[in-house]
Amino acid sequence: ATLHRLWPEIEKVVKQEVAMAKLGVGESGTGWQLFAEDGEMRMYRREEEVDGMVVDPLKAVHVVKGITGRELCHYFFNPQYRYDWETTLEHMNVLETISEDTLIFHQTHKRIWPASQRDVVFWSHLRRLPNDQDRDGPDIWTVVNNSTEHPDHPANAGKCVRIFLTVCLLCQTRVDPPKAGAPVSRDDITCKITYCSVVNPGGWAPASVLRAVYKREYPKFLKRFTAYVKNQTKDKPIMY
Ligand SMILES: CCCCCc1ccc(-c2ccc(S(=O)(=O)CCO)cc2)cc1/C=C\c1ccccn1
Repeated sequence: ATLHRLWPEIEKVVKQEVAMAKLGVGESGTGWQLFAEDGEMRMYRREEEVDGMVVDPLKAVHVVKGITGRELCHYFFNPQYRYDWETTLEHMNVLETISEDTLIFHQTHKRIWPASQRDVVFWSHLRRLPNDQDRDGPDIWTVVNNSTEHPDHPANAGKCVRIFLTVCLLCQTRVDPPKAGAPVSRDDITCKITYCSVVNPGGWAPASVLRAVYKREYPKFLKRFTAYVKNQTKDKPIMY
């Protein structure tokens, strides 16, 4: 995949997004405002507008037991599972397989009244990273999704308004050593998840509608997705 036209952009965006995801939400002064909480899940947003359109960056942090970062990224990246957990998806199509860890998707999302229906074209890259905190700990895994153009789906050529997004799912796994001699079980595994997203809704949509959609949909998405992965992996060998 190093020879592909998108490779330089993918390298640049992945490095940027991973660095951003690793930054905590810091003290409350850094502009991140907590807008949803559910158990270990904390969702933060910054209120930002571009040309009068809401593009609120979102950062969610979550801690789940019993699954690894590789398993979360595997089910997030692979198209064959997406309809199982992405509730707002109407249609998904893989436009290009750049390599086994890099795909280009076209997706249409269900219309959210009163806004018009949206679609998106993005490259998606799955990457394993060394664990910089705990050298002999499990690797960090990430999936970065970033809008791109594709000749088969020019923006705003059909009924949908084209949105633009950058998404990063960053997963850091911890294994708490079991009693001497006992094998590692899923009870000994914890995964810290950071999900960052910036979505530009493309055409105009009322700020109140967009903020209501994000407030409702993002907590639902992260809870549903992590529950889906726990259910899919509970009787399978652990993938690190
Ligand atoms: C007026 C409504 C405009 C917003 C519509 C919309 C835009 C983008 C997206 C979206 C969200 C996450 C991704 S992803 O993380 O890459 C995973 C692959 O699907 C891709 C697309 C969705 C939705 C619509 C609803 C919505 C909003 C948040 C969360 C969930 N659904």
